[in-house]
Amino acid sequence: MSGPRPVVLSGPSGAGKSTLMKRLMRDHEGIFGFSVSHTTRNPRPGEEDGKDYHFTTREVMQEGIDNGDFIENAEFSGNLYGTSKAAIEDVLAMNKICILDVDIQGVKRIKETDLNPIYISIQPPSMEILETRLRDRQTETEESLQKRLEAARIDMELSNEPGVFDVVIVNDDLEKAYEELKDILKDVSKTLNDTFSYLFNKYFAAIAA
Ligand SMILES: Nc1ncnc2c1ncn2[C@@H]1O[C@H](COP(=O)(O)OP(=O)(O)OP(=O)(O)O)[C@@H](O)[C@H]1O
Ligand SMILES: Nc1nc2c(ncn2[C@@H]2O[C@H](COP(=O)(O)O)[C@@H](O)[C@H]2O)c(=O)[nH]1
Repeated sequence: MSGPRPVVLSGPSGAGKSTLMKRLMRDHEGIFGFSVSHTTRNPRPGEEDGKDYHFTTREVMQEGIDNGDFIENAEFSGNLYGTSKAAIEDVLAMNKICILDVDIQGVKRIKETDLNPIYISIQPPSMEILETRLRDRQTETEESLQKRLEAARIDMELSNEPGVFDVVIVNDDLEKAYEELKDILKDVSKTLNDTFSYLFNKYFAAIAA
C-alpha cells in the first residue's frame, strides 16, 4: 500500500485510545484519517455506523473474511472485530495519515502484513484505574467488563515485551499523554517517507501559524 505511513494505536480497552485519537483528529483536521473497523458488537449510544465502526453481523463479516477482504480480524470479548483493506485504502487515498485502533491480536496480525505502521501502545496507570474508567464509561455489562479486564492483563504484559511496540504511553494525565502522542508523531515523521514528511510539515506549519 502506498501513501503516508499508518499509525497503530493499541492497548487495553478503557486505556484511552479513542479519547486521544478523537482529540488528535479534531485538533488536526485533514491530517489524520481513522480506519473504520468492522465489528459484530452492538453500537453504543452516540456511535454512528460507518464512522465509529461498520456494525455488521457475524455471518456477513465471516463471509468478508473468507473472501480475503480483511487485513486482520480478531475475536474480542465475545465479538468479532476486523480491519478491511478498503478501510485503510479509503484513508490513504485521501493522502491522510491512517490511524488504526486495534487490540493486541490485531497488532500481531498486522506485523505479518506489509502495512509497516508505527506501533503505539496506550496503557492505563494501573488495573484498578482501568477498571474504574471502564465502569464509569457505563458501556459494559459485568460479563463483558470482566472479559475486557482479563484481556487487559494479557495486553499489559505483552506491551512490555521488547520489540512489540515502538512506543508505550501511560495515559495517567490526559494532557501529558496527548502531548507525548503528538511528540512521537512529530519525531517519527523525521524518519518517514516524503509524503509523510510533507504532511507533517504542513501540520506543524499550521499549528505554528
Ligand atoms: N487520562 C484520563 N484520565 C481519566 N479518564 C480518562 C483518561 N483517558 C480516558 N479517560 C476516560 O476513560 C474512559 C475510557 O477511554 P476510551 O473510551 O478512550 O478508551 P479506549 O481505550 O478507546 O477503550 P476501547 O478500546 O474499549 O474503545 C472514557 O470514559 C474516557 O473519558
Ligand atoms: N483486532 C482488532 N481489534 C479492534 C478493531 N477495532 C477495534 N478493536 C479493538 O477492540 C477492542 C474493543 O473495542 P470497543 O470499541 O468494543 O471498546 C479495543 O481493544 C479495540 O482496540 C479491529 O479492527 N481489529
